[in-house]
Amino acid sequence: MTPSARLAASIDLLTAMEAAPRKPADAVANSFFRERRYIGGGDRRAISSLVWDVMRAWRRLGWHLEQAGAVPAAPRLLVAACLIFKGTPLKEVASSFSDGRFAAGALTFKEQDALSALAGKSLDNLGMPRAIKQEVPDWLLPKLEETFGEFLEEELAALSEPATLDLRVNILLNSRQEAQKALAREGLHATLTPLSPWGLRLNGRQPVTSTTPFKDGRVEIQDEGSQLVAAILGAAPQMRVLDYCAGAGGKTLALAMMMENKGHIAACDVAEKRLAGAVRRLRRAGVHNVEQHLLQAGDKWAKRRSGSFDRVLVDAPCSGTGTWRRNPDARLRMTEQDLAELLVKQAEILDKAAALVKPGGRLVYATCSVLHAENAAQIDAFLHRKPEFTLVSSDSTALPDTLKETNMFSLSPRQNGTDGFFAAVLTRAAPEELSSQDGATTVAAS
Ligand SMILES: C[S@@+](CC[C@H](N)C(=O)[O-])C[C@H]1O[C@@H](n2cnc3c(N)ncnc32)[C@H](O)[C@@H]1O
Repeated sequence: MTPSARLAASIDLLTAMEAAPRKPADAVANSFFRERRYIGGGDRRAISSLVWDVMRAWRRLGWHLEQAGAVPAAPRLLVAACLIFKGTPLKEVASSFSDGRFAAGALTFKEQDALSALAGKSLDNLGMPRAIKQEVPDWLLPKLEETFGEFLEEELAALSEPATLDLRVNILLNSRQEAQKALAREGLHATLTPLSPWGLRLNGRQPVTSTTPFKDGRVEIQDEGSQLVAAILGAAPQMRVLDYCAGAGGKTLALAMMMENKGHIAACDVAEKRLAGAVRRLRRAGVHNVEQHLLQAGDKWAKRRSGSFDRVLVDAPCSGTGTWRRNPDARLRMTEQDLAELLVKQAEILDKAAALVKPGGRLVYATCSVLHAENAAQIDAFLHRKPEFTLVSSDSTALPDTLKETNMFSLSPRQNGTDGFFAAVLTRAAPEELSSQDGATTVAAS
């Protein structure tokens, strides 16, 4: 492709993303390239790299263009401005916007005027409002400040860095060192993750899924933070375990490994397609003690199993604010209304899942969010609604020393090198404990 054709494709892709604001950018990009198979690998990488650069700087580019009188900033101007901030002289940028077939179309005089006002400026500007500088919606900034306080800028910067590619080694089939050697034989050099006892870490995107260890179920792609969420549940052989929001089975697989494939796991979800996505992964890992169940309205499945699970994991649907390293576009896609709806949903799910915990059993509530409202505040409200639950230290032997016996953790890329994750461990009182608590209250009150 000519440079101008690459620019034109980048602008088209950004336009497609703008037209589907609810859809994750990588999903839009996948269908965009699927419909244009003539775009080769090198061109695709160049187009994606430019588009993601624009997305990471979306609000700041828009702010500069607005100062220069270009409102609203169309994708072609955002692309041109991005190139200028990356150091390409305006003359060169203008010559890549040529007319002709498959080209981006020449810049108008008005566009050139706006772009010339950017010359010599840097992308970050002291006069920018903080939310623009941090590339987050205005409404979200106070919530992030609540979580990160004085470390806001460092935490958001770490959430903007490219993510590592973490693997969970299936220790039922091989040790971490064996998996590491097997990957090295195929040219992938992994290091041991510092926190998860099952993790290996690779730098950036690497073709893991075409390696033999992956195909044989000896390694699975899973962020180290997600591995620790599974670990904190402390599932063990012979237990009855419920993975209430199991989705495509990332944590189910880790739980099955902790249970050495012994005992029973029920993996539920409301999304049939996601549950279906787990089938092949479970087979590949040699897991055979998982029953999948699609939760539906009016379903008696949960009622019949009320109070019957030793361990219940609620890996709740959430804002995904902890995964911004992987989805830079999600920062700007989220609305206040989305968060309000999620908070209601999370509380409902937590209450339903809690009813399935055995007296004396344990419940872990987890999210890949960094927002207080979805995490500790959700737990506080739950403890008020359900006094039979209390926070308890994890009894998992798979947690690193720094997290051992904790009853709650919050992980972040800046502090832990993982995605942002939250988990809290709760236990349900046995009936005799509850009645003795009642007694104590009565005595105190009388
Ligand atoms: C964070 S994802 C789970 C990821 C999964 N545990 C994993 O490790 O791969 C949250 C899941 O909750 C599911 N979900 C949404 N509403 C639900 C509900 N009311 N009951 C149960 N699951 C629900 C979603 O379909 C989604 O798969």
